Amino acid sequence: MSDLPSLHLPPEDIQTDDCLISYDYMYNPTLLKGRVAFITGGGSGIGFRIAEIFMRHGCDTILFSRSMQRVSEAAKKLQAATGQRCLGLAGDVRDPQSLNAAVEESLRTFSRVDILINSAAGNFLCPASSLSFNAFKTVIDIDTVGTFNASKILFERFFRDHGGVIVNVTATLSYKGQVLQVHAGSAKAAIDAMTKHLAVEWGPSKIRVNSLAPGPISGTEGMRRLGGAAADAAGIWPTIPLQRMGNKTEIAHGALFLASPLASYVTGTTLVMDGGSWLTSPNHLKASLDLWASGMKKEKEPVSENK
Ligand SMILES: CC/C=C\C/C=C\C/C=C\C/C=C\C/C=C\C/C=C\C=C\C(=O)SCCNC(=O)CCNC(=O)[C@H](O)C(C)(C)COP(=O)(O)OP(=O)(O)OC[C@H]1O[C@@H](n2cnc3c(N)ncnc32)[C@H](O)[C@@H]1OP(=O)(O)O
Ligand SMILES: NC(=O)C1=CN([C@@H]2O[C@H](COP(=O)(O)OP(=O)(O)OC[C@H]3O[C@@H](n4cnc5c(N)ncnc54)[C@H](OP(=O)(O)O)[C@@H]3O)[C@@H](O)[C@H]2O)C=CC1
Repeated sequence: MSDLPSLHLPPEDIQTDDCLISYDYMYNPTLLKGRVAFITGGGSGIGFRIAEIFMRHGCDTILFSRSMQRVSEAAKKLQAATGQRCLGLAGDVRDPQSLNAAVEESLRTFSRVDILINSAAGNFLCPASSLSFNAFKTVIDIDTVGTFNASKILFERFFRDHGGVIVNVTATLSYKGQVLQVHAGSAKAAIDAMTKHLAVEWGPSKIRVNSLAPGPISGTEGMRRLGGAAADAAGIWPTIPLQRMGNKTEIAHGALFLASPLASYVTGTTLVMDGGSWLTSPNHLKASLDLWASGMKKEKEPVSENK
């Protein structure tokens, strides 16, 4: 047998919103040289790691989210670690005006935007019977409407005339009807539909549109909010085909593939990156309800390790 490393081995990652300590290139380091990416939700979690991996491949980035402090601190770390330029801009994806102003500022600074990553989202565990009308609407507004807003603004301001790539970060929640997730599952399913509609309408304008659907990813707010610790404690990971959680670097590599010329003939599809999880994971109804009843309902804003 050869002593080659396993093809299942995950790349390095760290649990916090900090840059990697070391990075082994698998793709050409100039893969995104000269490109500019606008990343909603890029100040934390999966969006942050996507920004880092893109920058390590020669891309400049714009991070867009509600907290100016979050995006400007993230931008500083990313610039220091990669030597590329990164601009933190504050706004809300639900508010087209703030997005429009951010895109204008991005174009003033970089003169182009080639890639849009829609990673901004909101989620929490809640049974449908306890979910307020406004709570359901809020998640649809951030995830689905926010994705449409950013896509349409980038289309009008740059992609229509110059082409571009959109990667929508979605989820597998709707595939089997995940409990306590009607809001986020519906929101992400609608985005997967939007991916196909926009891929068809905008393909002739040289715009590729794809979704990337992660499974459980370590070191993220999503995991903290949706029962990652309980899932860890219950030892559920061996029940999924690849028998572990994914990490943020793995998801960023999927986004890099979709955003780059490696995916030049890929549009209108969803890349599921979940270790096969949704195929085999049971729908933990009782455990999820117990978790929600034991405190998540009252906390509304669970404390994050990263804040
Ligand atoms: C054996 C195992 C046991 C159990 C576990 C079982 C299985 C788990 C296994 C693995 C799980 C691990 C991983 C899951 C895998 C995949 C995850 C898939 C998808 C992940 C999607 C994500 O999006 S993760 C992103 C997470 N990050 C965030 O959410 C950050 C941003 N969030 C926010 O800003 C807020 O939380 C927000 C979404 C509420 C929006 O904020 P804002 O606009 O300020 O809104 P508010 O005014 O605060 O609220 C609006 C209405 O919403 C109601 N609300 C708010 N929070 C809650 C809550 N926690 N519960 C219920 N309702 C809530 C609020 O009351 C408002 O409604 P009103 O009617 O009162 O007006
Ligand atoms: N974690 C996981 O295991 C999984 C995650 N996903 C998806 O991955 C993406 C990232 O999730 P994750 O890293 O866990 O979570 P994070 O909470 O770290 O990322 C969400 C980001 O969205 C920003 N955001 C939220 N609301 C708005 C808004 N209204 N306008 C602009 N920005 C906003 C937040 O910043 P701020 O508060 O400053 O606005 C935050 O940076 C999401 O799309 C999520 O649905 C999918 C499947 C699994």
